[in-house]
Amino acid sequence: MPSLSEAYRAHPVHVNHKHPDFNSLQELPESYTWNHLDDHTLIKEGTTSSIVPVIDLNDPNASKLIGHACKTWGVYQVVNHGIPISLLDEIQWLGQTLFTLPSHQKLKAIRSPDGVSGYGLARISSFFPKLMWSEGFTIVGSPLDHFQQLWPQDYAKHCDTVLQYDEAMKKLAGKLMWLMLDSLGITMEDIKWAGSKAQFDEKACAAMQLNSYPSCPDPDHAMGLAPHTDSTFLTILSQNDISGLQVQREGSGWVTVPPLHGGLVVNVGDLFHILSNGLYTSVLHRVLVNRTRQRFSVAYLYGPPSNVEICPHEKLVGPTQPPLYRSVTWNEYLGTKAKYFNKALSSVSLCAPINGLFDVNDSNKSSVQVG
Ligand SMILES: O=C(O)CCC(=O)C(=O)O
Ligand SMILES: [Fe+2]
Repeated sequence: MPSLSEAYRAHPVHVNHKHPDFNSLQELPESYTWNHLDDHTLIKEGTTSSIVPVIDLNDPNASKLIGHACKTWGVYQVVNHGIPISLLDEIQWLGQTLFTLPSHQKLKAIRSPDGVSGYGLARISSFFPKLMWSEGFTIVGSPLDHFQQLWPQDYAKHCDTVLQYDEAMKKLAGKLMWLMLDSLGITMEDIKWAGSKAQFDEKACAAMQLNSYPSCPDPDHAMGLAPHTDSTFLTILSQNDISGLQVQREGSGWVTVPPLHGGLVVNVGDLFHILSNGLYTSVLHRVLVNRTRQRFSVAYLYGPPSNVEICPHEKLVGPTQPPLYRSVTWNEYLGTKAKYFNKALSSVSLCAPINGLFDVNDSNKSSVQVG
């Protein structure tokens, strides 16, 4: 079975890693200036329709509430999720420590052109004419080699934090996935490739993405991370206390996901959108930056074993509900995403082919995007 890093490697990224020292820039360079940020669509915050649902995992109705949130928003926040706040603080601290290293030090751990792990610009950069006001560090598998470069003395304790976070997140992501499936009336027996719960937890694939959004001299014209959906089943995001993440909601526009101390944001990704036959929406999201405070986030990107075929579940299709998507593996979908980016879902749609999207089976070309 190809591992997730092999799957990413099969679809290499071509990002031009010109790494600025953000802190030294007093003005927003032209290459970072986004002239048409469509904020007029932003709805008034504070109205009930604009609040991303917050779900208590101890609530006996959690699965139902999650299902409703996935259907109406494609995103929710969870509390009482069982991850110790101290571990969330530790991973945030790790990101902060990493991104505040001097540029020359960070560049020692730069993502290689055919690699997936390491320091670099957002992988989605190649799809936009302007640069994003952010830096990232991707971890697939062990971060040991890169961490030894970054912290010749202290690497072991940072590796240990990543390992602990990975274990805790994998458990939580599995739990959330089964709650989401349960809300659709799908049980473990209905998912043939899952095996037992323990087997599935072992086989599921994941990547970790540390993000930093430095303070910005002209935030109204800068973009931290451009609009995208994640290619995952689901993504669990831990953000520090600085807001910036926004999700798009039909009829409302961009809505801020407010930081909630100890809370975690959960996004529905493209693969779950496919599996649910479009009932649960893969959420379009972006990140804005601000003038005074640096924002950090950690995204845990979670999906099935990379060679398992994902298709609309048979329980959700029938004579009146035809399957809306063809089946894809995560491996193949990464190639599709690399080619079509935000049109990747449409490109595997069975009912609404988009003009100009041909040859979707040819997934070995071009650049790729993580999430
Ligand atoms: O920083 C955030 O809030 C979002 C990050 C994100 O969307 C990603 O890493 O895919
Ligand atoms: Fe994302």
